[in-house]
Amino acid sequence: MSEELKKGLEGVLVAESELSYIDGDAGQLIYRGYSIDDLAREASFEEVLYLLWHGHLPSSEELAAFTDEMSTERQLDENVLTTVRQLAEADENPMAALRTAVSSLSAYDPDADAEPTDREANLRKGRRITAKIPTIIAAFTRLRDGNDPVAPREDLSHAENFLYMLNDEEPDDVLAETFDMALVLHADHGLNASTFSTMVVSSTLADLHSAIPAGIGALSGSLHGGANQDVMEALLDLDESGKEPVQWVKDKLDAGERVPGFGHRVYNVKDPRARILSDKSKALGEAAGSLKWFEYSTEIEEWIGENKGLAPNVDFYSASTYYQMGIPVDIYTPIFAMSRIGGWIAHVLEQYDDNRLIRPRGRYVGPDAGQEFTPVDER
Ligand SMILES: CC(=O)SCCNC(=O)CCNC(=O)[C@H](O)C(C)(C)COP(=O)(O)OP(=O)(O)OC[C@H]1O[C@@H](n2cnc3c(N)ncnc32)[C@H](O)[C@@H]1OP(=O)(O)O
Ligand SMILES: O=C([O-])CC(=O)C(=O)O
Repeated sequence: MSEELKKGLEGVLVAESELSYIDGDAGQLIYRGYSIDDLAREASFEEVLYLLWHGHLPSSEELAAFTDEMSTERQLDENVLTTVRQLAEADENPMAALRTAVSSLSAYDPDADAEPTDREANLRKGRRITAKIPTIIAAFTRLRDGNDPVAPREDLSHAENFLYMLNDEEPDDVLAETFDMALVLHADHGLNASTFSTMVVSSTLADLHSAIPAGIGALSGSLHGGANQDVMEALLDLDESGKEPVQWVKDKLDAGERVPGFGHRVYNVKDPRARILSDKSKALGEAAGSLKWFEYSTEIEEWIGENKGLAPNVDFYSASTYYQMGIPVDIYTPIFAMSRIGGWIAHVLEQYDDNRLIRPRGRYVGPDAGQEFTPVDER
């Protein structure tokens, strides 16, 4: 047994997966052999979900059937909506609200009592959870802002329907396509911390409804998905400060802080998703007649790259993209979950198919054995 300590499990190989491959030096990401650039440009989020869960790109018939199955599952049970309403009234954090509401879905899922490893039941459960997450996020956001929830529509795509429920208005083509592409880009990314969390839970043979809230919890942290919200808050802080972007970054680093949206455990170069999203951020700025957010971002990117050797990750440019789409800043991470649910489910399915309990070990560095026990009233 190796005694080498791998803090953060860095570089440790723990599973085989057919889902996504990352070349951290070349800045390349593929899902089941397809490059993220091609998928972002050509495929819808529904096609990518099908690819991840079923192993191949769907034919038109397969896609139509899959899209129908998903879109009919968008409604929430009245009790789940009541839970969402209560969480909004309590001013719950959006990721915590999503975690709680998703956990409650099992109570109303007809397959809740199926064997945890039943693949067909898991595909049905997965479709239901994936279809309902946008409804939960949109209803929560509207309710806490004092608006009534907007019921989902079955005739819109996953991306269109979310923006429609959020704004009570059908999105134009640019917004719908940009959002769909953002969902495609975030759908899977190897054994990132939230995906690994879902794998650990499912490796105990706990069910899908137990694994997914673990993924949401892990994604919420500022070192992982929570960074997209932090990035936008940082850009807003820079704007308010009136400082030049470079000065603002220097001050932040001098204060011992990290710059959200930079650095990555796997990429040593610019994250390919950030490359695609930076183009989108620029295009939205041009359409709106102001490149302010894009220019702040590129100036920071250039300086940090040259002076710290750090490159932007996916969260850096999704932030200004979502901001220019008018999406509230504190639901950027729930939106990440809306997409990553695709990868979580796919990895849980792989885990069940070839399961071994995930259980590493820690090196004990506490007091030696043989400590003398003293009864509580003598201490
Ligand atoms: C979807 C995603 O999850 S993408 C990641 C989103 N998270 C963020 O953007 C948060 C900011 N980034 C970070 O904190 C890190 O880069 C992580 C957590 C993503 C990766 O961390 P690790 O692989 O553990 O790298 P580690 O934390 O050891 O950093 C290596 C060095 O780079 C520095 N560094 C890494 N990221 C940053 C950053 N964003 N700002 C400033 N310095 C940084 C560290 O201080 C460290 O320097 P040191 O060796 O002099 O101490
Ligand atoms: O892979 C990681 O560690 C983080 C990441 O970029 C993701 O989950 O998309």
